[in-house]
Amino acid sequence: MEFTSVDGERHYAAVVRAADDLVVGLDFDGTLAPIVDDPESAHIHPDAPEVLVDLAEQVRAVAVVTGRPARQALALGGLEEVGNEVGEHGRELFVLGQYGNERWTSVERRVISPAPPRGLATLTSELPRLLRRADASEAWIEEKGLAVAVHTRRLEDPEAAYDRLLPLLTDAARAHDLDVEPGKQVIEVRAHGMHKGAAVRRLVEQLEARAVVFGGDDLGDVEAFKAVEELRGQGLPGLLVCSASAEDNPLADLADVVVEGPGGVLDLLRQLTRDIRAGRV
Ligand SMILES: O=P(O)(O)OC[C@H]1O[C@H](O[C@H]2O[C@H](CO)[C@@H](O)[C@H](O)[C@H]2O)[C@H](O)[C@@H](O)[C@@H]1O
Repeated sequence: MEFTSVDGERHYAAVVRAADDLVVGLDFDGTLAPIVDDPESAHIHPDAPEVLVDLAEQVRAVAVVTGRPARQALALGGLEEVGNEVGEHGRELFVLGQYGNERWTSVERRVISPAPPRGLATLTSELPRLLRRADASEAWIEEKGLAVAVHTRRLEDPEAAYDRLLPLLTDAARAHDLDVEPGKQVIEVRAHGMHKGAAVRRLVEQLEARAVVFGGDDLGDVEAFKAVEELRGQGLPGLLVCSASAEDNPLADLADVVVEGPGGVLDLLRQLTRDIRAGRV
């Protein structure tokens, strides 16, 4: 494993030693599932279920922390089945959907979700007009219940359409007292307040965890990275993993280790599991 931060190796060794109290948070798209053109056809890497189950057996908890609605992540990831196996080992799997606004656990077995933010329905109804103004009528609109996302990936010039849409969607979000969350060829509009950093902090507090690993690939994961850095500042061991691709890698400079996409993330998690086991012998 090649570490990209000065203290990466030390951080890795510290989370291995703290395994019994370790929470591992992982983003879904781009980290556990390869990026594909059609968001509805994104599936978890075929090796991921087994890797997650093996890892969960060695740590306090594993959490998938995603911008996806929790139910969708459960379906695309086969995560109910993963949760069943994790439960057989006396551990718990968490799925924190919509940037932490939704929560499912393999013990509770139901999605807890707040009401959609005010203004979202009106903004969604305005989208066709906004898309036409940006000459991006063919952009795909993903209605997520608590948020709405506009995808440019399948347009002829995705980057140019993205650049035209971003200011329009930012203004529309502001007019409805909502936030814009930019991502890989997607612009999402959602409620204020919750983000992956808050979700990670809350989980660490609830589980009284004493160490944390977070792996992600996109801008929506930056807040989770910041949370891990803050927790490290308070003395908790932490490790930051960037899942890199040929697209933008906004986390590369912040990470302790950069790996190649979901395959690389799973190799790292396998290594982590082996090192924790070896440390117990
Ligand atoms: O937090 P994540 O698990 O990374 O979810 C973030 C968004 O991911 C999805 O979009 C991204 O993946 C698609 C499938 O690979 C890809 O086509 C798209 O370009 C990416 O932005 C998802 O559709 C969004 O709802 C998530 O918020």
